[in-house]
Amino acid sequence: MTTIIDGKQLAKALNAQTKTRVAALAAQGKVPGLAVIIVGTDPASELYVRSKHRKAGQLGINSIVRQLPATISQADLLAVVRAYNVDPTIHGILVQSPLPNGLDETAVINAIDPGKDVDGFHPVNVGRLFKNLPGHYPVSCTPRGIMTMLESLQTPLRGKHAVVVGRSNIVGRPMAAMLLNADMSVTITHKYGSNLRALTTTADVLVVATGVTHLIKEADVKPGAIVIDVGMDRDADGKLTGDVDFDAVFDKVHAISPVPGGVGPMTIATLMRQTVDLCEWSDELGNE
Ligand SMILES: Nc1nc2c(c(=O)[nH]1)N[C@@H](CN(C=O)c1ccc(C(=O)N[C@@H](CCC(=O)O)C(=O)O)cc1)CN2
Repeated sequence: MTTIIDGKQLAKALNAQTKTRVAALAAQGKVPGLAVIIVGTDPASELYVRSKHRKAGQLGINSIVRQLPATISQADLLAVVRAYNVDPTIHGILVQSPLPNGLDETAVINAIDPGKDVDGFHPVNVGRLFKNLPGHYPVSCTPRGIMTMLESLQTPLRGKHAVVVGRSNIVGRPMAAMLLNADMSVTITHKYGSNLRALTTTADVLVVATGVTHLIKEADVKPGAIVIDVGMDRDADGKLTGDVDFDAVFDKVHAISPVPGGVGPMTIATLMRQTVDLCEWSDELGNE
């Protein structure tokens, strides 16, 4: 029987743990602080930022949303980031992606103090992940959430083959590093890969993050595979759907994450977890 990897339920459990940790910090007089910077008025970004702010409030995290006009200059945006870098009440800083055209997202991410880089996008933290360094550092929330989803299945990953379809800095690349660090053999490809099927049908774990609606069909998956759908696409009726044709592959696979209700809620729960991680590590990271 196929298991649906219920991101909403897993996120609920993770958020409950995070809330307990926030209470323990409160007993020491510490409140985790999260600064969310959003530039412009992209409706999807506004929705995600609202969800982050609401969830932080529910868990006892002090969240500040700083919405800036799309016309802001690069220098002014960098100044906002730098002010949060030296604010002792803020443990995690994130800049909602994508930024409006004309702003240099790489430079903005590089300006975040790596010890407050709650999204794990700073090259110092990306480098630590790719080198599989020990110690405390943040990593990208979507793939970290996916690792939690995979752990929930209690299926050994070591030695198995993972295929990641997608090479973004937010999902594909860090996902491949995390699966490699979990002792899997990893193939990374993308929507332009020729003969994708020849790769995807060898995947014990298939992670798809391309933005191409229903790219993955029944013939693209290995029987018994674990399939994680990171797509956030709209079908012809405007309904939210994924990169995987869920109904078509369902009977063939061991486990699959749905869209909505899969990776999305886990991304936000992992962000909350990581904000609390950064608060707990703040003495060690030199942020207090
Ligand atoms: N700075 C960042 N920017 C972006 C990130 C990120 O991790 N950091 N990821 C995505 C957007 N994102 C969070 O920011 C995100 C996307 C989707 C969801 C989610 O819960 N989706 C729901 C459906 C929501 C809907 O109805 O539209 C689901 O899958 O069930 C959460 C977070 C890009 N930018």
